[in-house]
Amino acid sequence: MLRWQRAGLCAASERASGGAAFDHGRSPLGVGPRRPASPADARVALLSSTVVRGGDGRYYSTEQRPPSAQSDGADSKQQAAAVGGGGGADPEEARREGRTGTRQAWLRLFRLARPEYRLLGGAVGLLFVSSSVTMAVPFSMGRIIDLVTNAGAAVPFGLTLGQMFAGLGAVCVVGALANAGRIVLIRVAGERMVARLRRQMFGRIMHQDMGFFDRNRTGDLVSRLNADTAIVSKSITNNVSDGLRASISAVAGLGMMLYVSPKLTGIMLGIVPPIALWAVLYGRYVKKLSKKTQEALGDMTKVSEERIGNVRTVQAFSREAHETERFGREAQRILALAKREAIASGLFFGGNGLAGNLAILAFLGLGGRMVMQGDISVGDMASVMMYSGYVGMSLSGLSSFFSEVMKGVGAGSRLFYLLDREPEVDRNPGGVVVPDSEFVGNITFDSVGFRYPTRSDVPVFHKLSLEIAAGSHVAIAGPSGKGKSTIAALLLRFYDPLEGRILIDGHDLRDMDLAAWRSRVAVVPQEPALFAGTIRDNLLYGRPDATDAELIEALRVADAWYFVERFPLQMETYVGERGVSLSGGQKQRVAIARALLARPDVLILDEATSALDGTREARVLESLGRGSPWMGGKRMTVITIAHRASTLQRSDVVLVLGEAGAVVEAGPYAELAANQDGYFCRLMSAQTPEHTD
Ligand SMILES: Nc1ncnc2c1ncn2[C@@H]1O[C@H](COP(=O)(O)OP(=O)(O)OP(=O)(O)O)[C@@H](O)[C@H]1O
Repeated sequence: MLRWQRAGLCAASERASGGAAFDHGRSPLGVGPRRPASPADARVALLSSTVVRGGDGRYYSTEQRPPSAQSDGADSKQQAAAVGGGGGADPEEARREGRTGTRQAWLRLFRLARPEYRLLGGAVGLLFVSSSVTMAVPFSMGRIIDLVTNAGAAVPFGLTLGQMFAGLGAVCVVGALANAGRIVLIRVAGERMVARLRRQMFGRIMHQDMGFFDRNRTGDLVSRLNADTAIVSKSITNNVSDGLRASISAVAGLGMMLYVSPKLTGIMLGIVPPIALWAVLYGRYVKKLSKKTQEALGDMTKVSEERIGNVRTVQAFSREAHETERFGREAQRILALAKREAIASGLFFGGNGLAGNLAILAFLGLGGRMVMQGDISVGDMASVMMYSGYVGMSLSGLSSFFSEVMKGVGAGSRLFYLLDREPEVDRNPGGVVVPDSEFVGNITFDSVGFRYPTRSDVPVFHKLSLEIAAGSHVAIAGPSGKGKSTIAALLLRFYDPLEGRILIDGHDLRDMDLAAWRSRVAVVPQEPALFAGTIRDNLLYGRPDATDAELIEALRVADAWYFVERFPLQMETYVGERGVSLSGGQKQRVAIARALLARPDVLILDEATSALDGTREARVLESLGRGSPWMGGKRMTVITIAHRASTLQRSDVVLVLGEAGAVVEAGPYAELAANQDGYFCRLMSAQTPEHTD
């Protein structure tokens, strides 16, 4: 029978670490020239009131109460206000978004089009040409009808009939060319606007803080980038052009009708507007139905994308039939909506045709009587009939113009909100940049308090204080969900602390130039995201100008070269989407190599060796400890977030996070493991199952 007892684990661990001494007496921060740290001098000092050093040289927590009990109500309310919202989507943000839109969207929409003023101006000019030709057609036709039905009539301007037709044909060609030119200019202007907007939007999204990404779904952001930009550009190019054309047609058509025959026009005004109004209202209803169908289609796409994307999980749980049935229900819902839409569309188009024909019949009845009474000529009647057709079409065109422009305003307000949104984490471009010659790399968390913006009622840290000496290898341990990864997120300034400060060589992280600081830090998460591309592409993401020798050296240090070398295409091997064609451990090591290529001063391994077996992990951590010649002999600060004893043992110092969001114990692994009653020992024992055979 083999029994791993709690005491046994901790005692065994101490032996494994060789009982390295931990010098608590020396200054934790060696400000000045950087020096390599050894287990003896690489050390962590705890400033927090929550952790004190006992007479026996160990560190103990003085405050075991949960943070919620420590902060009074007013304090927590203040913090909640500071992050602006409760759990889930941020209502405050959503409200701001709406307000920005309605107030300014109109003006800004047109300001967006300003860089395209030449193209748009040209398009408007061409629009006037083509509309003039179009509006002259019914009048000319009327005259031609009168000419050909009246034997004695003379051709205007002394032309022959053939010359007149040739002239009118030429005018039609000019009109067609102007129309074609207008469409090209409008489309090009629109596409240029879309490209510009998308570039700006993507840049703004890339620069947002992590709180923003916690609140917004990727799919929604992508849809803003793709769909909203297109809607906005369309609403101020195509729609404005169509709207302008419809307005010109309506006004000019009505004017011509009145000019040709005021009496017949009066009669037509009693027939056309009511029909146009009916068509507009019913058309809106049909459109609403079609929108519902589109939305249902979008839902179905989401479901299918997610399920097909996670087909391994679906098959592993034998849920294929269930998922098919669920998808079938979505498809059925779309079918029901589509049926309603089909009936409504049928009625709409049938009704429209009938109304149009009845209107023509009524017009012919009334107009024919006027012709017979000699009030108007046949040509005038034909002209008025054609103009009234144009006016009717223009009225319904104008109605859809307004709804399309309003759609553009809605999409625009969402875009403008994004374009205007300042990240909550200020990147501080003119901030402190510590030159390489002066950079040491001591890290201090000074009474840091933190809650995630989307979960402002749940404190993660309360007065967290710790120091990490430059060049040391520090491990962070603690129960799951107690904030180990959050330390990495704060160090990268994905979020800012709500209380306290994070100092780098004595400079508040918030005062430092963020890009310059981030260039000194590299993080490898547990499930590193590789981009679809080759191993080389992924490595070069760490440093685009790296030579082949440097890539191979980085792979060697990360213990990855031995398997990359064996791939037939070596570094040209395609890793698949998110690196699916590599094993978990291979992915982790390629990601470590990518991080190393950035030559960071601080390397954070967030469970980044969890998929490696013990031997491989030991190799990676050892070679990281040795450093690498091409890194200029630089010794990085390595912060390892880990659960496994084997990983923790390889650090100089282990920081143990407790239940209350603060460090409760710290010291070399051997020392912590030797304290059978300590928090660390209890934690490690709880993680290790007792095996009985
Ligand atoms: N983006 C986020 N938004 C809101 N809450 C978060 C977010 N990320 C983490 N949390 C919460 O913050 C707390 C700390 O999470 P963190 O990932 O730092 O824990 P951890 O100690 O690294 O856990 P594990 O060992 O399981 O990886 C957890 O309660 C978690 O639910």
